Amino acid sequence: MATQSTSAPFIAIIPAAGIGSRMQAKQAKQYLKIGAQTILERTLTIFCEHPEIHAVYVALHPNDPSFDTLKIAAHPKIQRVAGGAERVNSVLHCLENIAAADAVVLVHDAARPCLQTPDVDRLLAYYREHESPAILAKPASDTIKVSQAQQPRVASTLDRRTIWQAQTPQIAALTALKQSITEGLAQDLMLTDEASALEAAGYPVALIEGPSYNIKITHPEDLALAEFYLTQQGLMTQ
Ligand SMILES: Nc1ccn([C@@H]2O[C@H](COP(=O)(O)OP(=O)(O)OP(=O)(O)O)[C@@H](O)[C@H]2O)c(=O)n1
Ligand SMILES: C[C@](O)(CO)[C@H](O)COP(=O)(O)O
Repeated sequence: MATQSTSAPFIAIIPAAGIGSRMQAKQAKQYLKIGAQTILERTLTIFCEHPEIHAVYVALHPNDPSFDTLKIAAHPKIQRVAGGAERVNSVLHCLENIAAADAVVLVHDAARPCLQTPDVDRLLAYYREHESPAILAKPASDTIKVSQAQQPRVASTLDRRTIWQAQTPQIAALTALKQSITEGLAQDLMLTDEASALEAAGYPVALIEGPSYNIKITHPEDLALAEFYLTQQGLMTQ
């Protein structure tokens, strides 16, 4: 299994090319404001201000109307990349644009603005020690049902002690992730996160417990929840 030197540069990839259809807003959800800042600014700030992150690649919709209006767009760590049809294509475009072959990448959804620096630090510490992929994830707290294929009727109940809800960031060597996604797409696999591709390619992926506040803003009610968590963190600048 290929590994990376721990002196390799850490690079953040922020897929932000979605249209936010489930949010039902007039603009893409990453441009909705929580307090004085947009969701995207809050997310990018975490990585731009992190002293160990060398660069921040942000995937934007080809017709993105708003990125250049954000103050953070001029930050020296930011690199813009054209997004793709699905999240996985946006991530792959970023990987293809990174010149440093020895880079270690952290992929983090633009739509998860409540992440905190210590959460990033835990992933970096894991990678430094093990030189192997890892993701933030939250152990399931509900009982998990599997439904029958065509109707909402219970087929079985899973052992929730083995169920984790994937979050981001997800960290891996650039070469391993690029190879895994390329192979996964060629096999027509459903790749909704980086770990899905890495797992399919045979890489071990560690689960590192992520915080409840690291929500993905997906539905309208998630905005108020994010505001609550950011207020708790003292980050609700107006
Ligand atoms: N073609 C795409 C689709 C999604 N994303 C990004 O991937 C992250 C997670 O995706 P999701 O929450 O599903 O965002 P959307 O695709 O925008 O939302 P929806 O599925 O409701 O349309 C978001 O930061 C989104 O901007 C992306 O970069 N490129
Ligand atoms: C990557 C992710 O946020 C992990 O939970 C998730 O898989 C993204 O899924 P979506 O279908 O793009 O919402």
